Amino acid sequence: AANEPLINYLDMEYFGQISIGTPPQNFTVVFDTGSSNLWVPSIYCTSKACTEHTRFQPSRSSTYQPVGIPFSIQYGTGSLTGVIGSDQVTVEGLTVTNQQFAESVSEPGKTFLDAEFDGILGLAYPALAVDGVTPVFDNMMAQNLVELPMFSVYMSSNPDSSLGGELLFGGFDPSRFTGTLNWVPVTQQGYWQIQLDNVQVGGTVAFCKDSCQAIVDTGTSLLTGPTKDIKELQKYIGATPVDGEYAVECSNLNVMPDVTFTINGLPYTLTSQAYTLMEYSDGMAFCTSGFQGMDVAPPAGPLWILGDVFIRQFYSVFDRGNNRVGLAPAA
Ligand SMILES: CCOC(=O)N[C@@H](CC(C)C)C(=O)N[C@@H](CC(C)C)C(=O)N[C@@H](CC1CCCCC1)[C@@H](O)[C@@H](O)CC(C)C
Repeated sequence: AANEPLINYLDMEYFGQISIGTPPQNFTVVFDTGSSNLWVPSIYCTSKACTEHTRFQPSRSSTYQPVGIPFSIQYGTGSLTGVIGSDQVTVEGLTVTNQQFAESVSEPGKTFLDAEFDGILGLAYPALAVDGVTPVFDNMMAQNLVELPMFSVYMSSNPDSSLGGELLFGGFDPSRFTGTLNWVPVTQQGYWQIQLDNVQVGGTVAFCKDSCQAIVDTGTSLLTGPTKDIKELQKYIGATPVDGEYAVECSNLNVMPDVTFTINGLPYTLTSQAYTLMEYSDGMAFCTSGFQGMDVAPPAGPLWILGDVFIRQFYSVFDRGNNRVGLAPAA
């Protein structure tokens, strides 16, 4: 199994190293279970977001093959256009050959401008892949690079650990969780989509009363839900809008209610320490809510997005062999 260490940037972004081409060109990417394409900036891209990051130079790679299909992708935050190429991609010692990926030609806006990463490596199902490009993990399985058809994600909580996180290809790491993994069936093979039975605040069902759908998304910083529900939830926890964010009193953490996600009959509880983020500026602690309103349009939505706020608490195993997600309290 290949153990890819991740860097944790402010509990908002987790990223790691990959290399593309011969000789290898190194990139920092977000491993995103909410999308299915790999892209990196290309030397042809003159956007500031590209010139401020590492750019791929096809002419410098002896294993590069042009494909030339135009590419464009839209995330919840951020979008880009580019062109498809093919080369070998190495992730923590695993070398995938003939991997098609996008070389960005334009990265508008500011999502990627001041990002700590160069590109994105999508780990969702092929159904979501723009231009029908085979995703990296699908090629890893097809090329027998992984013992088991699954990968696992551990995300640390800043600043209490040296290791920011861990992405393990080909299995899971028992040292990263306590108790046993509980397996949850994937309801739709696009995102890593599962069913939520309900959402409770302080032990009382408050949202998603007759079950709803959610995705487990490493590429989403917070935990999002339909804007109507999140607006109410912010009130329940005593969060108030302060210039674009929802702030809470750090001194109230010990009286704020638990928020529990019932999944496959089991409770996944987030305490206020888990669902808030603590930022420090000039010695002052500033606490914000880790819940964010986001309406995913039908037919894909409505969806709750169990992002990094959730994954930090629950080690997540993404099992393509059995189309199921394994969850257990993170160690
Ligand atoms: C305070 C709010 O923080 C963020 O909005 N953080 C961004 C990531 C940050 C690195 C810029 C975020 O969570 N973006 C989500 C959208 C958010 C409003 C829910 C997103 O687009 N995540 C991407 C991957 C991101 C894209 C931006 C770059 C980093 C990877 C992908 O997982 C989604 O397209 C999935 C879809 C169902 C929403």
